[in-house]
Amino acid sequence: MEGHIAGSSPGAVGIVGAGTMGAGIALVCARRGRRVYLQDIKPEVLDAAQAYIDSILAKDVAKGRISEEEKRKTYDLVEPVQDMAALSSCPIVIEAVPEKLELKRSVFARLTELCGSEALLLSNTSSLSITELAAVLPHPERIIGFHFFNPAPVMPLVEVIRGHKSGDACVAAARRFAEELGKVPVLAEDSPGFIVNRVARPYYNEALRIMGDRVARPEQIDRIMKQAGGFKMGPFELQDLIGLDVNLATTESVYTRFYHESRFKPSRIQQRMVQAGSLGRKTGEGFYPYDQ
Ligand SMILES: NC(=O)c1ccc[n+]([C@@H]2O[C@H](COP(=O)([O-])OP(=O)(O)OC[C@H]3O[C@@H](n4cnc5c(N)ncnc54)[C@H](O)[C@@H]3O)[C@@H](O)[C@H]2O)c1
Repeated sequence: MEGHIAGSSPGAVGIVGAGTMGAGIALVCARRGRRVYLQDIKPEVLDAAQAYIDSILAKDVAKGRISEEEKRKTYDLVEPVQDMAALSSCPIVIEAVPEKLELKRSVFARLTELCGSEALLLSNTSSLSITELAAVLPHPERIIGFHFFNPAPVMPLVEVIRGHKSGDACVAAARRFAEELGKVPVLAEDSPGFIVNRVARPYYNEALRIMGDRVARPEQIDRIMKQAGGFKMGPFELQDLIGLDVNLATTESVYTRFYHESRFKPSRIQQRMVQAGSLGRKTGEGFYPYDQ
């Protein structure tokens, strides 16, 4: 293990899923000089991820933080790929596909076949159990939760989650990798929603109930939370940023894993909006309209 971990041998990083989180994580890794293989099954998502990375780096140039040359070098470090086989040589792979246990398990099953037996396999899951994810796979000791926050290039925290069979050396390697990326790792035990998403559930759910009870409108609630509560973003702006589908999947997962405790019960308003395809910024409409 030690011979392959970040710091001793800065190999390429593989990322599975190039959506909101995968694209941001790819940029984080490239900014630290890592070669990145960014994989997705949808070519249009890979195009959008490259456009996103280009736009953020262009802002860095405009603000005088990096030169055009540095921008090009960083941009070129991220190689979009559709075939997961391209990740086979990576000593570290980060999975960022949708929040569905069976989907993530199938990704990890394929990764365990493809990658070397010492590769560190990290999951960006927001709420699923690392223990359950790793249980049916060979080498469960190298599967670790590695939870970035949105937007990944900006938010400093990474929750490092230890599953029941996670190996100590792998957990330590994951922490070091987070530090190498300039992030602040926080070790969390494997429980539904870990730390931050568990704390955050009532923030979204209660706001949705207040809206449903017609006590206040989303824009009023957001304004109050920012102006009086000191939050950077209100609960509705945040749902639009995260994606209502992603947020609902996390709430459903936490609710299920807490044996349907009513305090975590998902909101029908959110469910209806997801069914209607009003997912927030990524679809041009959520609680607020967006230019696309
Ligand atoms: N959005 C957030 O704010 C946020 C924050 C932290 C963690 N997360 C977690 O990160 C993960 C990804 O979330 P996201 O918001 O980036 O989702 P997303 O829907 O934006 O992106 C997921 C991507 O995975 C791709 N994908 C699906 N199946 C695949 C497969 N078999 N192989 C390769 N790619 C595949 C999809 O095409 C899509 O582009 C989820 O587990 C989510 O809970 C999300």
